[in-house]
Parts: sequence; C-alpha cells; structure tokens
Amino acid sequence: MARGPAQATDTGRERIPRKGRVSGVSGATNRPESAGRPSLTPPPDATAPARHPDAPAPGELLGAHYDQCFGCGEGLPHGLHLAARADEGVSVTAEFTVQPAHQGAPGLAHGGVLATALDETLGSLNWLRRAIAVTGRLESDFLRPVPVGSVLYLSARCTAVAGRKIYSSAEGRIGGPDGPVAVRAEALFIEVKLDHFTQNGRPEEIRAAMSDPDQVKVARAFEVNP
Ligand SMILES: CCCCC/C=C\C/C=C\C/C=C\C/C=C\CCCC(=O)SCCNC(=O)CCNC(=O)[C@H](O)C(C)(C)COP(=O)(O)OP(=O)(O)OC[C@H]1O[C@@H](n2cnc3c(N)ncnc32)[C@H](O)[C@@H]1OP(=O)(O)O
Repeated sequence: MARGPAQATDTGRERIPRKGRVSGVSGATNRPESAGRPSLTPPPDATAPARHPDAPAPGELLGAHYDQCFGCGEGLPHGLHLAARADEGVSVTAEFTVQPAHQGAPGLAHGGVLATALDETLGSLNWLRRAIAVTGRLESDFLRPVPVGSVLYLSARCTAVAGRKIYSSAEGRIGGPDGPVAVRAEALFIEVKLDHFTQNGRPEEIRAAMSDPDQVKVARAFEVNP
C-alpha cells in the first residue's frame, strides 16, 4: 500500500536531546538550540547543490509551477501571487505584497501566510535543479511584524544536497530589498517522483492538470531531469 503523508508525519523524526530541554521554569520553552536540530543540518557527506544546465538565467522569472498553487498560481484571487526570479547559483529572489486577505491581526500579515511565502520561495529553488521535491521540515523565525501593503522581499538559497534530502534557507525583508529581516526559515525538502502528486492528489484536480498542456509541459521538464 502506498505510504500516505499522515503516517509519515507521525514518526517523530526530530529527536530533541534531553540536555537541550528546559523544564519547570515559568516562561521557559522546550525549543531546541541549533545542536538539537539534526534534521536541518546537512550530514558530512552532503554535496554542494548543482544548477541544472537548462535553469533560467539570473534575473529571469521562474513562472508558476501550477496555476492553482496558493503560493505562486495566477488562478487564485486570494493567493500570494509570489513571483520568483532565478539568481546566481542555486538561489532565487521573490516578492510578495501582503493583501488585506492575508491578515492575522488588524493590519498585519498572518504568520502562517508569511511561512507560506517562505515555503513557496524555498520550493521554487528546486526548479533550478530540476528536482521535484516537497517540504519535509520548515522552521520559521518571525522577527518583525509585517503590515498589510508591505512588499516582502524574499531570497532563498539551496545550501546542500544529501541523497533525496535538500537543505535550504530563506529570509524576507521589508522596506526594500536591503531593509530589515522580518522573517526567515530553514528547510529540508525531500525529492519525490511525479507519482507523489498523481497518487495522492484528489483525482479531479489531477485529471484537470493532466489535460492542461501547460501543466504537462512543466511535469515533463522535471521528468527529463538527467
Ligand atoms: C500531472 C500532474 C503534475 C502536477 C505537478 C507538476 C509539477 C510539480 C512541480 C513542482 C511541485 C512541487 C512542489 C510544490 C512547490 C512549492 C510548494 C511549496 C512546497 C510545499 O509546500 S510541498 C507540500 C507540503 N509537504 C508535503 O505535503 C510533504 C508530505 N510528506 C510526505 O509526503 C513524506 O513524508 C515525504 C515525501 C516528505 C517523505 O516520505 P518518503 O517515504 O518518500 O521518504 P522517507 O520517509 O524515507 O524520508 C526520506 C529521508 O528524509 C528524511 N525526512 C523526511 N521527512 C522528514 C522530516 N519531516 N524531518 C526530518 N527528516 C525528514 C527521512 O528521515 C529520510 O532520511 P534518511 O534517508 O537519512 O533516513
């Protein structure tokens, strides 16, 4: 039987070392420090990520991977409409303008929406390697509130690859591309086959995607990855 995502999330992969835990103190957290995040640290045999020979040139827009994607699709009125551009090496930049539909508190972006913007930007890195990958782990830091109307200037880079595991980090600045960092994230993406989508996605959307020539073109580009 195919393994479903629900089982995969129950495996308790991230073990927090006992000495990293703090307990019994009011206001203390159990948050592990960097030594307690082994899954976000590349193993010693990890290699530097390689850009695919056909990757878009630095400065080129990557385009949406799916019209109905909440992060990058053009087809959703309340989506993020995040537009990512290739940068040097395996890195990208992206911009996202916070809309009223993205609020959490009055006039401020919802943290989950900001995490989505980071996730989407990190996910777009995979296009530069022509690898299909999904987020396994995403750790976000929220450093400053982000008002509605702000442009979030995002940048992300892939730092290492070990087998199917892809390590990357991203940050989002406000007030300009060189403004203060408002959000940042580290992520572990896991490479998957196209079957991940065709076997797990709801059949009606899969059927619609497969009958859309533009979508099939995107899927094929991944399949011919050497
Ligand atoms: C015709 C239709 C075509 C449509 C599609 C067309 C084109 C597609 C193109 C692009 C689209 C791709 C992505 C979308 C892009 C951007 C959106 C943003 C990205 C996302 O938003 S995407 C959604 C959220 N995402 C998920 O929906 C994942 C749910 N999940 C799973 O589906 C499984 O969980 C999976 C596959 C991740 C792994 O499952 P698996 O069985 O394949 O592999 P396994 O479990 O063996 O893990 C292998 C090694 O990764 C380590 N590992 C795994 N997970 C870990 C974790 N959480 N923490 C620490 N380590 C972890 C293990 O420890 C092991 O490590 P080791 O090898 O060292 O032992």
